[in-house]
Amino acid sequence: MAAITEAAGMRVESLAQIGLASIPTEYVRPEWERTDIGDALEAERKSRADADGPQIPVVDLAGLDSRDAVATAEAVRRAAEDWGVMHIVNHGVAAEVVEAVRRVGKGFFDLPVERKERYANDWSAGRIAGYGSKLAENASGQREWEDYFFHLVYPPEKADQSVWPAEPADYVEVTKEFAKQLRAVVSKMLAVLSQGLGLKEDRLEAELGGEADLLLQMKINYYPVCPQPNLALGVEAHTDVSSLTFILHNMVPGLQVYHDGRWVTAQCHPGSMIVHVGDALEILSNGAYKSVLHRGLVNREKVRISWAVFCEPPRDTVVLRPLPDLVSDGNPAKFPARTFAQHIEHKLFKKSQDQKKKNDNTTITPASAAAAAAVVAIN
Ligand SMILES: O=C(O)CCC(=O)C(=O)O
Ligand SMILES: [Fe+2]
Repeated sequence: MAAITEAAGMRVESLAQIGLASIPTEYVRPEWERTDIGDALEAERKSRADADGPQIPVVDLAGLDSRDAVATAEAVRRAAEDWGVMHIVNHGVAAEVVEAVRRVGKGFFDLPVERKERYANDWSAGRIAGYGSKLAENASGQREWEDYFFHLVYPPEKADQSVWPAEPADYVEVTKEFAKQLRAVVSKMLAVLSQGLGLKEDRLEAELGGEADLLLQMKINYYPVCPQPNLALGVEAHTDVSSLTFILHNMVPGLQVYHDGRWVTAQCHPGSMIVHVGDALEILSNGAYKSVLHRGLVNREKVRISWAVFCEPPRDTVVLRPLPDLVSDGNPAKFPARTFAQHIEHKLFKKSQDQKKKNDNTTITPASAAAAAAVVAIN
């Protein structure tokens, strides 16, 4: 018991460094979930061997500026409808900028834990940005095998760079440039997805807050090696609350998406980014685009790092609801109108109820509910 209590205050990175043969119980997933989790590297090998198995669609966005524009837009729409996720290549973020983001993010996580602790977030003090772990006293006391760094990266006037890593020295400069270039990709994707719903190309972006208020929140996920990847998850199954989420990673597999009743492992495609449809877009599109359920596996051999950028509407000023143009007698609204903040709150409430059902011994205390809310807010 003592070892477990001690572990509760530790970063996962530190825990991994001890070289434990078995992981503390807070990280062990419940039995119902353990039936189909395992080592991410093996999962990716299996997926590659299963050539006829389902694969997340890959869309080459270069097609948008060519004779293939219509077919490319159609491929984006179909992926968002059928999968809620796609790989995009030739997305428009320069390869050097992608490499630089990977370098500075890794550079930060390569610092000793004590140095990173200077950036620790503190939910109780309202400091959401910074270095953290899911110290979730959430309903089941369940924890994830990852540490992270979370910060708002765009628009620049809303991004508080004083809370960004000051090491490596060019972290800020590189991340600003990445956010700027990615923001153009966000517009491009939202334009194509708008048209895919029969709407004007700028409609979705305007509904989400436009240039001034659509927020890009970056979460760098750091998944240490795990001695028992068949018992733990880096990120538990969830849908993102965002409109779209863009994911880069260090070419170590781990992401799985739920499709047609099974978990499909994302393969690593050089030069690609993964794009998820999140809840906000599912709601605006009245369910035409699917907010994809996904999770992160861990592995025994390689540290995985991913950069997830959540494109979020402002919390209180935008009311998310199925766009009236998409609602008719034959296609009634599938979601109620809620602010983004209310959506997050509702999702949390549902999650805690589900957990309670799954585990009758669980008591939901105000502290655990608040911690779980924090987790939902950044996933
Ligand atoms: O690491 C990944 O690939 C996924 C991370 C994720 O789903 C999240 O941070 O919301
Ligand atoms: Fe996610």
